[in-house]
Amino acid sequence: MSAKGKLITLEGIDGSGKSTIARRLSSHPGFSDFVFTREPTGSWIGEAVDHAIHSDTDHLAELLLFAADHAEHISKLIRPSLESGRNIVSDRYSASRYAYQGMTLSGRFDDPLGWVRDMHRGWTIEPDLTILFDVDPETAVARCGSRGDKTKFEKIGFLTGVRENYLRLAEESSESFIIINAGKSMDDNEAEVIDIISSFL
Ligand SMILES: Nc1ncnc2c1ncn2[C@@H]1O[C@H](COP(=O)(O)OP(=O)(O)OP(=O)(O)O)[C@@H](O)[C@H]1O
Ligand SMILES: Cc1cn([C@H]2C[C@H](O)[C@@H](COP(=O)(O)O)O2)c(=O)[nH]c1=O
Repeated sequence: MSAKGKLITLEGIDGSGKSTIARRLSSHPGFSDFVFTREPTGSWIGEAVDHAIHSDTDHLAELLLFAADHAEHISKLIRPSLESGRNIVSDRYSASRYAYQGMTLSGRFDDPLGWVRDMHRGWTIEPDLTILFDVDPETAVARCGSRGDKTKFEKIGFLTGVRENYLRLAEESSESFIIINAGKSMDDNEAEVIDIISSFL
């Protein structure tokens, strides 16, 4: 049986620049044998998620849609790719749920981040490495300003809480998280991410 691949996830608030770097890596010759993927996925469940995040869907229902999309992602792409020895870069993964739904569900549970993380236990596949694109929400929202696909999450107050949740996750799982200062230029962010992944592998 071939060696197991590694699962590397890119996380951060909206506008932190993850998708830009994922796109750049996917056309970089050093990453030609990697699988590039994202959450929400392009499956029909991902389309339902997209509907939820552009409407006033109940927050628990929204979490369950995101989690269903994650389960489908794992069974159709993540597990088979890792088992066949492929390395994966995923633009958003489970930590997005812990950080974002850890905010939307505040008031509904005592420790929403912990509750959402617990409901993934026993079936998710943990990333081998998470690169957290850390940037202040003012910069991130300004970057998102001009694009057309805005979600209800792209607000400074909300993203401030999401960022705090991400930093808590990074502190609690410091062995598998690396935080980068994503306030730099795209070229600098790309170079740093390539260095991190190359050293990790
Ligand atoms: N380092 C950067 N400096 C300035 N602008 C940037 C930088 N990185 C990305 N951008 C711009 O910011 C916007 C958001 O970038 P991108 O889509 O990569 O962010 P994201 O973190 O993936 O956001 P989301 O998760 O909401 O999709 C884009 O218009 C992109 O061109
Ligand atoms: C996976 C996931 C995503 N979100 C949020 C984060 C973004 O605001 C949108 C969509 O993501 P994109 O990268 O901008 O396409 O959904 C979330 O709240 N929970 C999640 O699990």
